[in-house]
Amino acid sequence: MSIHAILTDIEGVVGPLRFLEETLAPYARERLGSFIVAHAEDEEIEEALEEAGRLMGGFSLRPAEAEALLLRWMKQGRKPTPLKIIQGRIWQEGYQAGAFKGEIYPDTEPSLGAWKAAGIRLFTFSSSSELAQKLWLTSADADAAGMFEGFFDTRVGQKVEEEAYKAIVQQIGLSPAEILVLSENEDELDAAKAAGLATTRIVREGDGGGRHPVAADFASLALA
Ligand SMILES: CSCCC(=O)C(=O)COP(=O)(O)O
Ligand SMILES: [Mg+2]
Repeated sequence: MSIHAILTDIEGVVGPLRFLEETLAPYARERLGSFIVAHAEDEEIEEALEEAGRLMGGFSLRPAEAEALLLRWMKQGRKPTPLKIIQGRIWQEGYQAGAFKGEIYPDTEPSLGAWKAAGIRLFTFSSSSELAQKLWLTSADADAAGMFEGFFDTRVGQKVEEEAYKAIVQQIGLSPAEILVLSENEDELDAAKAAGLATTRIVREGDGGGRHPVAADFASLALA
């Protein structure tokens, strides 16, 4: 069956892993505490903190407890939605202040453009919030965000869960095998494959091999 949509990961695939590790994550880590205090009356942040408390068994979190919890989740590499919502809002302030600009690989925008011109529908699926995704993609030198029809995040589920891909398939409205998932992470691709989607591992850094077809970058990806 031929591919009619691409669902791509962002960090490690569209742009470099080091942008999160070296720039975004430290920026959020240093500001979590003050951001929570300053945005206590902000509805979205209030809801995210309530959700964080629910995930911990129904606690109402004081600001210092919320900061400690979110820092712990970051350290553990966990990506619950409330953390990703709050990180996205902190990064928005950083982008707006000109503290950094999103970085995308040079082949990203031309490849997205070629796929789009060939009639392939383009979507993202990232652990980061929809806002964080758009900020990364639009603040780069190229406007890659404008290429995408939709942005999926952890509100549909975690990227290592088969159910998340089933929910995305429903929303896109194609059959699973017509959707190609691109990620650098084999566990994410395993979940996508279990839901019936086509997969390719993008190995921009590190070695190839593994359980899925591999491409070195977008430019060398051959679509059936
Ligand atoms: C796109 S904003 C920063 C990335 C991020 O927060 C993250 O959790 C990694 O996301 P991925 O695109 O690899 O799911
Ligand atoms: Mg990734």
